[in-house]
Amino acid sequence: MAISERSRHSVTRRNGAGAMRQRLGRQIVLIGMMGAGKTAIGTEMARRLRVPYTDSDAEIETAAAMSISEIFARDGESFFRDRETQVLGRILAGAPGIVSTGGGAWMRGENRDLIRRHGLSVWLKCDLETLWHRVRQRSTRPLLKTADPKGTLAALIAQRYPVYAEAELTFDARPADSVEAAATRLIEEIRAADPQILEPK
Ligand SMILES: Nc1ncnc2c1ncn2[C@@H]1O[C@H](COP(=O)(O)OP(=O)(O)O)[C@@H](O)[C@H]1O
Ligand SMILES: O=C(O)C1=C[C@@H](OP(=O)(O)O)[C@@H](O)[C@H](O)C1
Ligand SMILES: [Mg+2]
Repeated sequence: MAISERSRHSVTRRNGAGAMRQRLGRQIVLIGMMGAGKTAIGTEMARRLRVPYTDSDAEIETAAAMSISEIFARDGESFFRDRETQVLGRILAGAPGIVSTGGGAWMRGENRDLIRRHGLSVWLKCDLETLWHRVRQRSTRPLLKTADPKGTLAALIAQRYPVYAEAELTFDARPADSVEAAATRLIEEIRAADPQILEPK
């Protein structure tokens, strides 16, 4: 997605009408694989709860004035990962809101420590076939530009799931749900896990 399209998306969603405005006791940080719905569900939750929404990928793109694919191609993955840690530190130190991370963010210990310090980590757990169905048509994920992208996705799952499992809350991202249904269920599960996290403002 182009930078301008992404920022416009988050700006329009940020001010959308929804249920009663909520105050968040801490950040709600969505983690998980590419295509799990961190961006889509996070945007919808923030719109509903009327709380701030930030996507670390969109912040990196805005700061660099380049797309994620362009950053990977020009500066490489390790450069991107350092920017990701910087941006997460800045976002998490700000007002509590919903934060969607990129799929690799939780894999760095420093990022996990930051997230744990500031927020509730939520793993959107999703199966390979669903993820593949969602990401196969998109060219926006540089890690999947391989000879066998589905195999790459499967290998990333094998490597990452044991680490994602360290999240405070695991959400079963069911393929049959719509984004709206998933957001409703996730808000309920977050309230159940931490009754103090959401309060009417
Ligand atoms: N139940 C669902 N949960 C999440 N995403 C869904 C769902 N159904 C369809 N989608 C679509 O799948 C895609 C998920 O991609 P995205 O939100 O960018 O994931 P991520 O940020 O985790 O990589 C979006 O295009 C979204 O509209
Ligand atoms: O899984 C990953 O390592 C990545 C996921 C992407 O974000 P999404 O998970 O939102 O697609 C983006 O940060 C980058 O392409 C790397
Ligand atoms: Mg995303």
